[in-house]
Amino acid sequence: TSLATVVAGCPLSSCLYNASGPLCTTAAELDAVGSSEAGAILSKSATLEKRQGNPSPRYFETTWGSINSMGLPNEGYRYYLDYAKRAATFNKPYFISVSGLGFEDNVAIIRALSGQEHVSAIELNLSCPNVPGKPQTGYDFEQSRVLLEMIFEHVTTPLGVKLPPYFDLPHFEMMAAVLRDFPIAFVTCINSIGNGLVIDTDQESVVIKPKSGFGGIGGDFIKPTALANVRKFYTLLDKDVAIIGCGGIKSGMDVFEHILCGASAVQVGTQLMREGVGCFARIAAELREIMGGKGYRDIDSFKGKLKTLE
Ligand SMILES: CC(C)(C)CCc1c(C(=O)O)[nH]c(=O)[nH]c1=O
Repeated sequence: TSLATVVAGCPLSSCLYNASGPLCTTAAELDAVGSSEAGAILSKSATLEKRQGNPSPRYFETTWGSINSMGLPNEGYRYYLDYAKRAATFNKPYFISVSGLGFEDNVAIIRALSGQEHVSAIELNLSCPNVPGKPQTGYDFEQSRVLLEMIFEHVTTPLGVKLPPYFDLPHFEMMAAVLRDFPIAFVTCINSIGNGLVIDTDQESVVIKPKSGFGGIGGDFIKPTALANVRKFYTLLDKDVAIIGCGGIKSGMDVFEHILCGASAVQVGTQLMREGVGCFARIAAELREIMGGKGYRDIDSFKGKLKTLE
């Protein structure tokens, strides 16, 4: 099931939409995405119950991007399920991101969401926490398999996974080997680069309160890693698995690069947080300009067609 199938009932009105996280936690924020040029609406990762998340400051913008350790603040999955009928009024797909605090929570949430009207797809956040002291699920290939086996016993709604960034080629192969065994609809690459550190040199301190200042990095510096992950999974997985690009997108050219690597659609995170939902119209217009200049009438004309040298 490719993304086209996923959103067949309600095609993406543009290949750009919001990344899970920024400006998608409340109905008002989701409405703003729905009313914008975004091609779809994606919720903040949902847990079983509402969460306040970590103490502030928990998000910080830099000139090149952002660092965050939000701690999964969200309204609880029922809120995002209830929102689905309102999402439908925007005539664009509505995706719910899920990040249960344990495998049982993930199964319970996905069983409740599966088959529900107006929920176009589920994005399972594999950066979801697992056993404390063990690597996050996305970095534990056996645990990822275990979770996906549990999930696919119960889910009928198209489901994709949000992956953390990988850096070592065998890790791409190991994760692809897991994903090939399940009927996933899409793979979103990448989540923020984990556990970075940003320093305020005047104060000689970290800039966010949780985790001694350690947090997920987004923005300009993560684009090369995001592009590599999009490209790798595009080449490793079956072509009917859509790859959604996320990471370092703030212009039409950034979108062009993600699509060249094989992305069928892209998500905007840090730039959405900085610019607001107006970023979708601006970036989409820039992409149209670039495509026109290069003589491309549609995305399939250049999707995945990145050349190597010789
Ligand atoms: C990091 C987790 C809290 C385990 C998951 C939620 C999440 C967060 C968050 O809510 O802190 N931030 C991210 O950049 N990516 C994520 O996937």
